[in-house]
Amino acid sequence: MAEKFADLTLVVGHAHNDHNLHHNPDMNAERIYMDYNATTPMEPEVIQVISEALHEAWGNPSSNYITGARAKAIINQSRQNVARMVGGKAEDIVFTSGGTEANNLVLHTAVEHFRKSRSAAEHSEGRQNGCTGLPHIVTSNVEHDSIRLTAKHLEAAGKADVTCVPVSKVTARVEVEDIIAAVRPNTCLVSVMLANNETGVVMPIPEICQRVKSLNKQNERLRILLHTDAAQALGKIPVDVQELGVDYLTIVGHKFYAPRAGALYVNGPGTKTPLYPMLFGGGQERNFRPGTENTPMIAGLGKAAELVTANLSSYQSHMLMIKAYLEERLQDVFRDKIRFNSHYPGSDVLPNTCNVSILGPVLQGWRVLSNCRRLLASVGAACHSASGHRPSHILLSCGVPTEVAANALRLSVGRGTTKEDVDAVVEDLRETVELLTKMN
Ligand SMILES: Cc1ncc(COP(=O)(O)O)c(C=O)c1O
Repeated sequence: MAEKFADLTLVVGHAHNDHNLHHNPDMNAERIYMDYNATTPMEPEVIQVISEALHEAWGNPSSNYITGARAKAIINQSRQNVARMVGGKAEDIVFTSGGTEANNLVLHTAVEHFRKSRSAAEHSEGRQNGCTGLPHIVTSNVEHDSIRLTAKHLEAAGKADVTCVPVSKVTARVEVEDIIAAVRPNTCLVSVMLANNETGVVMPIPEICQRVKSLNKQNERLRILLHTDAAQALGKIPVDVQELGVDYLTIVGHKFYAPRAGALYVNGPGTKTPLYPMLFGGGQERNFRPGTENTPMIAGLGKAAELVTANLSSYQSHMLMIKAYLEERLQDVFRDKIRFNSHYPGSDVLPNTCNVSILGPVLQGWRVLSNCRRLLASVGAACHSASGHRPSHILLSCGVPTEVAANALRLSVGRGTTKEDVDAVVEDLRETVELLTKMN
């Protein structure tokens, strides 16, 4: 799906100037987008539904007359669609602005719940056992910043202790035994992402949940809540909250061809599973997330969820086929000069994610990308694009050597990526690598 990104060309052009270009990419070349882990365009049906909602469902969903009722009905339908996509019930879905908010909500809830539900005796017992008495969060060292920095913030504010369990340098997964070993008497939450945004590696969430639940059963004082951030997994692999066994699951629309809207799945919010609001206001979303609902974006989220439920296996097999072709072509062209940072023995990887380094002293990821004529991709998480040219801490955590990590390109394909796109991107990379190597 080669596209002309008129505005993007300009923006990307500015970014190139910052990098002291060796070679000026052809601004008129058709760009090929391979950064679907950063964000996705909206499906035409999604845009259509949003547009209809903008025209017809502009009423306040809380109003007791027809325009309000129309908006409310759209929100209810979306709630059902989103719930169906993850195998949950409509009443278990709380709409949010996106993934960052959903992740924040979970961490703050776990800490507040621990504080509120423990008796004074339990608090002092917690301290006597060699703990600080603070709630303790277990997470991994490859989480998105909306988990990592929220945990860090809670720790710096003296509200929680945090353990970031390192992923295995062999499998790039966080191993179940390491999570269990990190659990303490005060642990209130285990939060591990379902799939990593840079390597695409799928984490063993069902196994983690099973083991933590049996710890909860063995010790009645423990009530460890279980969360997974499914931002990168939805629309790419099957996601079912029952099979995963989680209490909370983060849903991010703009990664599955929906608009910038999100949701949190909570298994029985406020009844079976605690949920404390971070915002206070007019009672919307049963007070868990007040504020007048963004009906058109929620409508778009619901439509995109419906498409995922109906078409996941065809999306998945298309992306798998395209990724296999991309990896094969890259291997053919670059031979022993290539290393895949998304291949780990025994680990499953998202069907669309290919993280690759082309080896050579002048082939750093940022340099290669800024000299490509057509390829639009990134070296890692989009939110880290301002962090200079340092190699990705996620790849380093997965055991990728520094000089290889420095050359990493994250190529993430989408539902509409074609073999012709792949051929064009591989040719673009071949020319760019040849040019950079010659100029050195
Ligand atoms: C794994 C992961 N979690 C959370 C988020 C944040 O979602 P949002 O952009 O909706 O705040 C992202 C987005 O980049 C992500 O990749």
